[in-house]
Amino acid sequence: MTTTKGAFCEPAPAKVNLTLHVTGQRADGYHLLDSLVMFTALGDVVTVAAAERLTLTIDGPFSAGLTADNDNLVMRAARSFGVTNGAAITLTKNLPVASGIGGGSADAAAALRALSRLWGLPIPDSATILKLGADVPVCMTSELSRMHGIGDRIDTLGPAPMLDILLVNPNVAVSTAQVFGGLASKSNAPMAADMPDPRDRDDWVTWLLAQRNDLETPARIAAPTIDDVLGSLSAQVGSTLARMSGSGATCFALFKDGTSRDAAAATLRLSHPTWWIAETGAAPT
Ligand SMILES: C[C@@](CO)(OP(=O)(O)O)[C@H](O)COP(=O)(O)OP(=O)(O)OC[C@H]1O[C@@H](n2ccc(N)nc2=O)[C@H](O)[C@@H]1O
Ligand SMILES: Nc1ncnc2c1ncn2[C@@H]1O[C@H](COP(=O)(O)OP(=O)(O)O)[C@@H](O)[C@H]1O
Repeated sequence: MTTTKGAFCEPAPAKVNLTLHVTGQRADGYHLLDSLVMFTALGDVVTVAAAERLTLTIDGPFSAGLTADNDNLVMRAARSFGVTNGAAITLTKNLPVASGIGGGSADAAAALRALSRLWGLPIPDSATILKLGADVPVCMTSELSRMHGIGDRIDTLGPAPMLDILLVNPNVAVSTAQVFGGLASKSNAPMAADMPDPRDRDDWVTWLLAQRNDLETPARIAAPTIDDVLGSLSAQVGSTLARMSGSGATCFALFKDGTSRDAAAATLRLSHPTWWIAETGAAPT
């Protein structure tokens, strides 16, 4: 959070599901998850300033994909305080929309944090936060977290390790509900219980390789270009793990160092000029 003359500026870091195991389904249709989540230095930014009326302005490279109406998750987050206070909110949209890296959820979480400061009100309770979206609870923290339930049970694991990450989205939006609906099995094994110390990068990546994202198969059926993204990321020199995040279509790769990550980004920008490609690392905590 930074403060400038009464305005509060909150980062809304992108979420990466390093693993995503779907372990069951509730009677209401929501799926039970076991997911290791980290946040990146790359993200949207939410700025709030005192104003008479509640307004939202959206700028940034992905602003065209959104409308600044009452359905925007930032406005829904503002209304969830249950008051009629005013605020001039600006959302700088750097993340592709509906892309499995939780941009909307991160925006909602950042708006809650910023407006709580501006209005001097407590953050709404956990049930209210969950109603904004299953990913919003985890986005209230920027720490490495193990997420259970439908996204409502969060175990924080401390700062994420320093990783060299490449995010790639083929500019295809996939529907989260459709991808969950395409799962062949709703009841899959959870993550291995014991995780090596994430600061021991090599052991940890070896452990991650033995885990899964169960949504990858239905997402690849919905958007076959994900195969190309994963294949391209795996083929890069220095790539140690390539996987899809969330319900896609954004995929990530972990690299052995920043030099190989940056070289891979340059190669992919030449071979796939329409893809969104972003070099990043863990969010500061
Ligand atoms: C899949 C995940 C993994 O982190 O990420 P994304 O792909 O969205 O980034 C999340 O669970 C998504 O969270 P979020 O995008 O907030 O979901 P919501 O708006 O609450 O739900 C959208 C739809 O996804 C399905 N859904 C979502 C969460 C869950 N645990 N089970 C589900 O079945 C439901 O069909 C729901 O109608
Ligand atoms: N501020 C916002 N940013 C992104 N998406 C938003 C926002 N407000 C509402 N949405 C809607 O939320 C849905 C999920 O978006 P997003 O969080 O970007 O993707 P995902 O859940 O795949 O990570 C999209 O259909 C989008 O139209």
